[in-house]
Amino acid sequence: MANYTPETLVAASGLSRYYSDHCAVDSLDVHLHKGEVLGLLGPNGAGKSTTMQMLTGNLAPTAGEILISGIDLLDEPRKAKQQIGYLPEQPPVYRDLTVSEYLHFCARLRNIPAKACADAVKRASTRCGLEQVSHRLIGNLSKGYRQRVGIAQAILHNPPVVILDEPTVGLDPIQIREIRELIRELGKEHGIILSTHILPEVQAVCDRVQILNRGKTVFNDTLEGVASLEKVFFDLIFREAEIIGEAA
Ligand SMILES: Nc1ncnc2c1ncn2[C@@H]1O[C@H](COP(=O)(O)OP(=O)(O)OP(=O)(O)O)[C@@H](O)[C@H]1O
Repeated sequence: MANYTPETLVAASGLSRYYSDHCAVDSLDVHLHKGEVLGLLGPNGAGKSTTMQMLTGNLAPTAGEILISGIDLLDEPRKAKQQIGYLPEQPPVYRDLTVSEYLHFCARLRNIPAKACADAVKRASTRCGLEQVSHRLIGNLSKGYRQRVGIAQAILHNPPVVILDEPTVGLDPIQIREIRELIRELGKEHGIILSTHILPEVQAVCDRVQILNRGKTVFNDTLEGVASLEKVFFDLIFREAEIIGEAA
């Protein structure tokens, strides 16, 4: 497979997804390497969420192959999913549990042995800055802290791959800065894919950006040497819109 090395954490090739006859994702390749934060960027409807759901094993691709740490996600979904931590766009948190209760619950769902749960919860809580709120009800936390809880549940089992769908949506500027710092910190130990449509977010936290439009990759490169991601983005998206307009 192209670009595959022992350092490759995610190797998805030829990924497609149709919703009846609408092609949401079209023959997409996605690669993630150790120590890398990859931003999946694109306008609304570009296919980011569909791609994330396929990469996390929550949505079956119509076609394509996905290897997570070399394990085929479609052939061995349980084993491959152990390699992934996922924060969906709506964090799957229970408002009536305390942070500690919820993370213990998630640790058991992740099949972390009972004896190891307390350590796993403590480690994830510390990494996400949740020690001070561990006995508070999730429903009483700020949205920024709820997002931290969502990220903590994603890294409880210390997966090599962490996938974050729109991790800063709805946060205030201070919370946004804090969550971005947390993502950068996590990026040192895990490979991270985050989807967003916020250009400064990509420049703030990502090593590489893959821009999608209409389900296809239109740009895939490191951010080194990209003077203005905004210019790259708008040139690509508008040029394609013009081409489609001319053809119509
Ligand atoms: N369950 C579904 N049924 C039918 N069409 C869908 C479904 N989910 C997504 N789509 C369509 O597939 C395309 C890609 O959607 P997707 O949500 O993956 O894009 P996105 O880049 O995540 O957009 P956004 O930034 O708005 O979340 C869109 O045209 C969308 O309308």
